[in-house]
Amino acid sequence: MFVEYQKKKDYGVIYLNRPEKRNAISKEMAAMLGTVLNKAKKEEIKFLVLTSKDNKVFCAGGDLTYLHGNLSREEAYARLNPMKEILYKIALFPVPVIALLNGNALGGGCELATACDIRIARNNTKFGFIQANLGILPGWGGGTLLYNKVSSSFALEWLTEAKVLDSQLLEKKGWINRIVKEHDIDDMDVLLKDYISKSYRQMRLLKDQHIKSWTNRNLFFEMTEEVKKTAMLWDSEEHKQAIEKFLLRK
Ligand SMILES: CCC(=O)SCCNC(=O)CCNC(=O)[C@H](O)C(C)(C)COP(=O)(O)OP(=O)(O)OC[C@H]1O[C@@H](n2cnc3c(N)ncnc32)[C@H](O)[C@@H]1OP(=O)(O)O
Repeated sequence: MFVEYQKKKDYGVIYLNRPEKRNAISKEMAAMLGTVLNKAKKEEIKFLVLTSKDNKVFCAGGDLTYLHGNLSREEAYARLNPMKEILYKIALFPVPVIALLNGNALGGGCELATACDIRIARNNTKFGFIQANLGILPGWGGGTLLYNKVSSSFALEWLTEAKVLDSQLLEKKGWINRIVKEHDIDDMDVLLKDYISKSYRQMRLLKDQHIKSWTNRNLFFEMTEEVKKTAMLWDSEEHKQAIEKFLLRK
């Protein structure tokens, strides 16, 4: 299974499990994420963790064999939009969602991490909103969400420069909440003890308050606009060449 869900005593864990493709999100994985999020929502969990099954890459973004460069704008919209729905579900999930970033993330992988409420990263990891280098922009609503998580000027800088940044810098910028040593990241019960010690009701109320704190009141509309705008850039020569370069690199 490319996406697995495990219910622990107090919390749920979603694992991305497609290491051979660096957890690139395929059509099937997007559907599986929807299924496990619906399942987790029905359970009495204090929080939800999103992580990768192995400690190499958290997520290499959208699967570029599915989200290839030869799609029409309409096709691109239809293929991007399901992950926007997933990111929106995560953002509005009734208890806090913690991204346990045990590996690097690029493109949509950073969008997915941004949809979570808290990001805990393994030491020496790197993250890149690199979409602008591929002739597009974030297309799952993650660009919109980024503006809720870091300062507006840093969000614009990161999205525009499209650089891969290290976790230390991103902690200073507020995108990463905590950095942990490699050997500490696997023991979730210890790592997340301050969340486990709170009650289910406390965690629901805290998440509810967090959602109400967002300045962006029209989140769903703006995330959908983001998908539309990125789909409009899909057929640019720059984008086609960037994707072809990756797919034909070997
Ligand atoms: C929503 C829009 C977006 O997400 S745009 C951003 C898309 N993502 C990217 O551009 C990242 C592309 N991937 C990479 O740069 C590298 O694979 C990274 C993640 C740095 C890992 O490098 P490395 O550890 O050397 O592995 P590799 O390149 O040999 O890849 C291993 C196998 O995984 C695959 N893979 C990787 N990323 C994707 C992807 N995004 N979509 C589809 N497949 C991907 C590679 O093709 C490779 O597969 P294979 O072994 O050649 O069959």
